[in-house]
Amino acid sequence: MTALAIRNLSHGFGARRALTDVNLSVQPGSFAVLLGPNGAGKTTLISLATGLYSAQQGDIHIFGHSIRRNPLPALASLGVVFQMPTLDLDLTVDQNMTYHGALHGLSRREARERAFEELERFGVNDRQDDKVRSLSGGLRRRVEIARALLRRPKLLIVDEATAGLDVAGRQLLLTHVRSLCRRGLSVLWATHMLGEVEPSDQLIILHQGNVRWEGEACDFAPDGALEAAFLKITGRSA
Ligand SMILES: Nc1ncnc2c1ncn2[C@@H]1O[C@H](COP(=O)(O)OP(=O)(O)OP(=O)(O)O)[C@@H](O)[C@H]1O
Repeated sequence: MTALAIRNLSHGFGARRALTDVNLSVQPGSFAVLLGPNGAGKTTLISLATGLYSAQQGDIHIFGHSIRRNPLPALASLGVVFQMPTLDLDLTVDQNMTYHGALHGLSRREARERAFEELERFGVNDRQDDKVRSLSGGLRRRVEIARALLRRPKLLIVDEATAGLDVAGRQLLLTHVRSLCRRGLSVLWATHMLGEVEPSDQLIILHQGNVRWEGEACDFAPDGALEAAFLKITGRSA
């Protein structure tokens, strides 16, 4: 079953069209990059897919459940990391994790066990008792993704999680999340950074609220010249 299916999605803010007749799919276990320049509509699409807004037209299905008609089972399969960091800087990593777990109905013990497991996977379990404020930007983002995985989602949506990170921090985060796909997680990774795309990724190019291209990244730029191919489609650099 398709992890994320978006059909005929349109949305605007007043007279401004943010998305027009968008169709796309994310297959189970795939790492899908939603690539688009600033203002392409990535955050609007993610806001609709996570139920923050209701789409003016079209529908979104997560593992077969419509966000519009069946929001609870649809959202139960979903983990999300928003563009703006949402960790509480004055709480420790552990407190952030267990608080989030409690919000999602996990017992304290269950939340702590899962938190340890996820933080270990992301190489930050030695910082569990530190306040988030003392962590680097890269570590905070890893904690945020680990927190989104606490409720064991089947689909993870990440909106520009690497903003502000250096090259090494970006690569580390991407490597971690790609390794989760190999364990079966489906990921929609929104970015405007061409350097985050790998040839085996599923690539969705969004520009001015339209999907301009969807397929395997290696087919988009068979000669490896991703930037030139992207410029041709969008008329601007990402
Ligand atoms: N709350 C809002 N009110 C009015 N216009 C909005 C609102 N949110 C987004 N827009 C407009 O919708 C369009 C798409 O914006 P969106 O934030 O979804 O793009 P984006 O691809 O996420 O951009 P970025 O990479 O800069 O985050 C833009 O023209 C933006 O100005």
